[in-house]
Amino acid sequence: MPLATEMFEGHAINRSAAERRAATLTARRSVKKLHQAAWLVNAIRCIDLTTLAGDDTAARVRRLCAKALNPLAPHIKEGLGLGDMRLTTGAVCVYPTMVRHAAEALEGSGVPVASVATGFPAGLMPLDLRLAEIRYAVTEGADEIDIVITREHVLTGNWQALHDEISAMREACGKAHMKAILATGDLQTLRNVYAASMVAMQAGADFIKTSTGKEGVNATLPVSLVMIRALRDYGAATGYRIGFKPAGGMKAAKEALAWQILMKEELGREWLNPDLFRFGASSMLGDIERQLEHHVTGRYAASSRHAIA
Ligand SMILES: O=C[C@H](O)COP(=O)(O)O
Repeated sequence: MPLATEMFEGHAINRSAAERRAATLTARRSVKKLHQAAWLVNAIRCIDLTTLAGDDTAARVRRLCAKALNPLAPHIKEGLGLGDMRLTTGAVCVYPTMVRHAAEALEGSGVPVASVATGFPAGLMPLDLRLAEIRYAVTEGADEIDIVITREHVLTGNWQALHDEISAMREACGKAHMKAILATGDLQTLRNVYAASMVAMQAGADFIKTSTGKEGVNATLPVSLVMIRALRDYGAATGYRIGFKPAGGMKAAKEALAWQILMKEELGREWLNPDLFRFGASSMLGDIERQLEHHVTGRYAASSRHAIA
């Protein structure tokens, strides 16, 4: 849809209320025992298993894809009574030059390949090159593109420039789904986070995503709450359901629970599935696997046993 500034301008955000709501929600609600195991298994379905490092290699990407296809060791899966369940992560997320290796490794599995693009993580490249990078990643086999926005457009309130940029990226993605990374740690105010979320959705983002994992502050619950409220408001105004992807710095199974509680309380159960919710994480699956092994055996394995995730 065209830019509609009236959907966010003048929209005040109460930071202390957002912080309080995020803190109390996750402190008051808890899931235990078998329910906790089920929520952790659900978290696995929603992970974009990620490697975005300067020393990535084809071999590392292939190992990561093998893990995405078999995220739990067989004794844990069987111990949970899920021996017959087809359990995979939500996607594998890599740099554009690694897409081909991931696409080959995941071929026929139905697990999508996500690629970051548009000059990830800073986005400070000419727009035509950023759009060319999207097209390259799609040609290599990416099903989903995680774009980064120009933070300056937000910091200067240039909403039209932000809308134009994201719309052009949406078009370059073609059939691929587009996740818009807002890099919320760079946006200074929650009001900016709300406005940038709205503009990204108006410009055609299928998901809005908090962070690249490279900012000083990445996914936090209060910022996620503000983005989720924007999703809710956008949905109420247009009838469209947009997905949410918190990303960056999430390493513990209890964070997987906290974000799912937030999604369920704010948006409802239907948001607890990979079509509408993903975690962007390079190192959370290991702790989830460890907690699930404890659930099955009553013992904690050394984290080095789950090093791959
Ligand atoms: O998009 C995903 C993030 O880059 C992952 O960040 P992380 O390495 O801190 O888990």
